[in-house]
Amino acid sequence: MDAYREDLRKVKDELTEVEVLLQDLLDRQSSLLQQKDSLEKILREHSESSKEDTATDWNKNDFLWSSDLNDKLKSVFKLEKLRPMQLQTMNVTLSGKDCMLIMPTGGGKSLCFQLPAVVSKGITLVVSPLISLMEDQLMALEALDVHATTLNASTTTAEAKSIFDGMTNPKATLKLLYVTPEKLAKSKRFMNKLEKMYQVGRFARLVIDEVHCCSQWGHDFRPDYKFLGIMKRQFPEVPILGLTATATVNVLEDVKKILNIPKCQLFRASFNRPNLYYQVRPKPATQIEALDEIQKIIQSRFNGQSGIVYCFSRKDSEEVTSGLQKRGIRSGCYHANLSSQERSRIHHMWSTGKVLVVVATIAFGMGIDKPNVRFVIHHSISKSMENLYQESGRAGRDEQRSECIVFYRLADTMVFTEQTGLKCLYGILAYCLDSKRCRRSMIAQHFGESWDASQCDGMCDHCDLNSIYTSTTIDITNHCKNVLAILKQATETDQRVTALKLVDSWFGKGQASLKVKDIKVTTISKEKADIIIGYMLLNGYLKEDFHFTAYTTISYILPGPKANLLLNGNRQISFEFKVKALGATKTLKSSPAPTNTPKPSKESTKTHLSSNSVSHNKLSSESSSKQILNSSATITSSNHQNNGNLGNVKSGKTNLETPSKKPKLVVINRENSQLSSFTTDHVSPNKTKNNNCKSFNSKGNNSKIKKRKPVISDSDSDGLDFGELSAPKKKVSKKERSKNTINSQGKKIAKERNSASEQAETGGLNINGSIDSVPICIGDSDSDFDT
Ligand SMILES: Nc1ncnc2c1ncn2[C@H]1C[C@H](O)[C@@H](COP(=O)(O)OP(=O)(O)OP(=O)(O)O)O1
Repeated sequence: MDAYREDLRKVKDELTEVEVLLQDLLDRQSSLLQQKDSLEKILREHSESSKEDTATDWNKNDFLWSSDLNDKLKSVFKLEKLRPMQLQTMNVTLSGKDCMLIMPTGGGKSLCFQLPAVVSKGITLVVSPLISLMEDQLMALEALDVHATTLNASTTTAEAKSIFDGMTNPKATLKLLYVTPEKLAKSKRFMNKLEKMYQVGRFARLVIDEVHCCSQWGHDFRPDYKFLGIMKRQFPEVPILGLTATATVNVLEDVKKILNIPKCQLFRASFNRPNLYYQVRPKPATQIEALDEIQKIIQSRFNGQSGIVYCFSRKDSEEVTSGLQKRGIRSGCYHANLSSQERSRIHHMWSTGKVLVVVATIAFGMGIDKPNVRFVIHHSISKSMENLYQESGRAGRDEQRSECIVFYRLADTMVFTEQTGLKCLYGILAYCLDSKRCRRSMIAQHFGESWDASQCDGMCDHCDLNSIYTSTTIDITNHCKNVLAILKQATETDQRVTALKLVDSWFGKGQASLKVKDIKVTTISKEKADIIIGYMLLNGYLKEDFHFTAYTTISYILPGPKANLLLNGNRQISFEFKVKALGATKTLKSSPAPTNTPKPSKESTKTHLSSNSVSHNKLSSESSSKQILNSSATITSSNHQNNGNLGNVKSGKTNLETPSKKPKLVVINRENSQLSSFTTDHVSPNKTKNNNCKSFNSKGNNSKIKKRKPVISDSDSDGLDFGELSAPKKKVSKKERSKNTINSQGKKIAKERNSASEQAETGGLNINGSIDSVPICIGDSDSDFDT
């Protein structure tokens, strides 16, 4: 009988394993279907555009307006030539057709409507989300002697009258009129004036800046943007031009529907910023160490150069500012809680070079048009890939080599907010944990583009032939099992465990009741422990379990759906950890003098790399993404053997517990490459494909520094500081408490995960400080919005 029982147990175990594998495949299928859907939509868009293109070549220069356009480009805007996509966009809108342009930050979207406005008869109405953005543009236009104005709550009656006259008077010189969406939605009088302007044939076009705000699917949804849906019905002859830097395929589809412009011409400039170097580094466990490292980077590589350090909370940004100041770095702090004068002062001092580094929350957002930002360092990871792209995109607007460095640590990922959610956060976690894939192609995949990793040109830490890192394969099966054993013990003793408690217990700290008898206290570094936990979360060996109180939400860690596969089977997990190459002599060096061909010397590279690292780097840059994608983890088991194509880089197994060999670890990989979803460790080698690269171009110079009023987004919530710091008790307002969001499992997740008082009770993650919400937010307390 015992033998039967044993067989039954084995069959049950195997069934569980099959179920998990099936689930993995289903997840993978669903993510591939989504990808397929997005790619088909892009191809459809493209073929629709192509049909149109066969009838009209929008890139040509012999339209009725072409010579005027060229003249005014030089005489009014003092520019020599247009950047890619600018001419096409201008030609479409000047021919009276609807158009949407998706172009990355700093690409030159404004000119696409400003120049046509100067060339056209009548008035171009520009809907823009922030008064500060309008004011920046108005200032720039004034300097160019282009007649433009805005209508908002601070417009005097006399000014409004003059604007209204200008709208219908054929002799008026007014070319551009800027308003907020709220103005359109709420002012009947203004709508009446627009009707009149339309009737007399002076409504030249409607421009909608940040057009993604129309869609609820976009992270910056603005309810009043929905009102713009009636504009096509009211003014059918007026061409609409939508501009955005962030829209994904689904958001665009939604926007087209909302604006009633299903057949609009769509132009998409590539999101590739070839001059930006992307890098992820492990974040040291303490603030002091993190500051030391940031100091080292700034002083050795960017000495005397301008940059931004993004922090998660206001408190962090203050601490980092004073830390850097003490270390002799001229820095200033910027967050939404500072007075607008102080923010303007800091912004101005930074723009004029008196302060070199702005240490900021994401309140330091739109409107930053400083061309020579040489580095953007993320002291804490962004909340989503979109955020990361936007924030790091503030570097290198002058198209010179600039670096975007992210410091990753698990505690920083244990935070998410309404705007992003768990899925977004795991997307960025996957980006940080990946040890092999070209960062650029990961960003591309996120934006529905495909760039070939080889075209990264060594401009990310994984493709960089000059990198001082190589990788080493480590068996972490026992580490993972130990983590699961602690969780088992927690369940048996009826305890819930946060990530912080889990790691503490693994390191032999914290409650005695969580100590597992047969498990030795780990000697791996905190950074490695973080990475292993992150890996386990992404790959289903662990899962988060959210608990809600009236005031807060706490994330507890539980064994994930695949935990049993590891505990019961013979599954082995090996990782490639990134480590400093043996004998790497490269010291941090100054940022190279900016050039337009930011390619590291392959010759010099070899002198720094061990043979292993050479092969690794060869792999990164030369092999197909198929190899790269599946390369970093090997899972083996007796029932199911999955060779995640460990790859090409085996520098031998390293004993993680041996302090003397302690590698300088950077990141581990997950086994699958989907950025935005949980990953599986069962990936067939043909699941990935190579990508083709479209390259983003823009050779034009951007030497102008716009004097922009700082933009603030003030929908504050309590900020979060995790880890070791203790939090003072802090009152959480009712309003703050009620900001909830939905996680990917459909659960409601409070915007603040934890509170200081909760921390004291639970030993959970600790909130301390305040975070600033994403830019283009509603409810800016500094009245950046206006009706
Ligand atoms: N054809 C061009 N040649 C040279 N410079 C140009 C050209 N077009 C635009 N620029 C400059 C003007 C600005 O200083 C800079 C960025 O343009 P801008 O219109 O502000 O970008 P954008 O609107 O796409 O960025 P953001 O999304 O950050 O507002 O580029």
